[in-house]
Amino acid sequence: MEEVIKIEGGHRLHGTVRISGSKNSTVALIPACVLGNAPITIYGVPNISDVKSLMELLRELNVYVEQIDEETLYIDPTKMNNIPMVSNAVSKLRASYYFMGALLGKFGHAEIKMPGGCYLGPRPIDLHLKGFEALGASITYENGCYILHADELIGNRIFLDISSVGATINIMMAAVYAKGRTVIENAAREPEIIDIATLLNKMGAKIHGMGTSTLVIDGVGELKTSGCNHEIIPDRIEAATYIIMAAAMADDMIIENVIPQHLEAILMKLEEIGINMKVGPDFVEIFGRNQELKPTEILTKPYPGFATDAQQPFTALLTQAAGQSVVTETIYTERFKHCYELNKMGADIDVRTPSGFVNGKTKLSGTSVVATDLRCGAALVVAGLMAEGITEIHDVYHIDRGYDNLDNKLRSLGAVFWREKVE
Ligand SMILES: CC(=O)N[C@H]1[C@@H](OP(=O)(O)OP(=O)(O)OC[C@H]2O[C@@H](n3ccc(=O)[nH]c3=O)[C@H](O)[C@@H]2O)O[C@H](CO)[C@@H](O)[C@@H]1O
Ligand SMILES: C=C(OP(=O)(O)O)C(=O)O
Repeated sequence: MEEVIKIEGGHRLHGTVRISGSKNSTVALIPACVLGNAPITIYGVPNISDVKSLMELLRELNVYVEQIDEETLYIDPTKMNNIPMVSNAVSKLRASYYFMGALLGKFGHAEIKMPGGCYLGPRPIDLHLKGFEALGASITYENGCYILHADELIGNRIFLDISSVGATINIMMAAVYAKGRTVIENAAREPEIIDIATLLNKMGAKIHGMGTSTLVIDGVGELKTSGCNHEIIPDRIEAATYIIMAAAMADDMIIENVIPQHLEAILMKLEEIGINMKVGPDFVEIFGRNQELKPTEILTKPYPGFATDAQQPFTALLTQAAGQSVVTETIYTERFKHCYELNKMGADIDVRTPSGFVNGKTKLSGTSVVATDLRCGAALVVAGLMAEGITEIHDVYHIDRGYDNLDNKLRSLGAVFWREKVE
């Protein structure tokens, strides 16, 4: 039996939705907690399967982890063991690779198998490995497992060929204890990186320049032995998804607990296609539209550009714009599987990698579709809300990796949304 999501489309949305803590921050903050030797309390933890997988991994390392309440995790690494990380949980998510940087930094040794995460085309980790090598680590790959070792890590100047989020965070974690100064040039500038560096600094690390493309880490001999607390930033991709849903189906809807500055590229695109909105200090209110949506061009870029993770749900909305929109992927040139699923629902999207040509406006009809990856799932939920009839979404475990409490949030907004077991 498989659990599927079912959506009866055509119901208008209204009300207020509260955005949860950022998935991409949380999944790096949790591994970051093991770098020190003091307990850490993290607030605003989203209830998503990636967090469950990371809790499983922490327990395998004998790190004490307790869920204090729905959104709060207490993590105490004082009794942790550095054992090879080869369990199934490693391949359930992308972010398990952050244990490479954390364990190498703390113990000078890490053994871990290849991470999982959404397949969006090839996702190499060569830049992470080159960064570790530049700090003095030796790396071998045996029986599907990376073995990283360093008797001593020494700070170095590292230039990232691509401003990779994962490589920036991983190298930053490994460099926390490295002797001397590490400088990461062409570092990624995503808000989640600032969030991780902020926690690491509370723990006693010396990191400067976060949010810029030059990240400086001055190695410290030890981190603080007193614990600390950290509140995770709101999830800008979850926020973008609900804002897009509102643009698609709401006459008036408030998306709260957001940092609007993190959403600028997306909000400006929505305004450009004809969505009316009010942006407050920590909320976005969408008033729908009083005219046909206009087509547009989207080019995904590293932050502060248009986020690739928001591209897929935005593409679903563009099926309703009158005319041809062009969506070009510069991060993951193969991130277009959602287009084939949307076409099953009646969309007309011609994929010619690295672009999707979205010919609108098309009527969408509910049918059986597959969430081939997390944000494909988000795109199908957006489409399902707009479609006539019932949409049945398969492989929903992808969606559950990244959307906290999706069912209740959507139902409280007026969506007709449920799960069912099917053969
Ligand atoms: C857990 C997490 O935070 N995931 C996010 C993170 O993924 P992730 O950190 O994996 O993405 P990266 O920023 O590293 O990837 C950016 C690009 O660099 C390439 N690359 C990356 C590393 C490397 O060693 N070699 C290499 O070639 C990738 O294939 C991709 O084309 O950023 C992506 C881009 O914003 C988002 O889609 C993901 O949601
Ligand atoms: C691609 C994503 O996540 P991950 O890197 O965890 O696979 C995503 O959040 O859209």
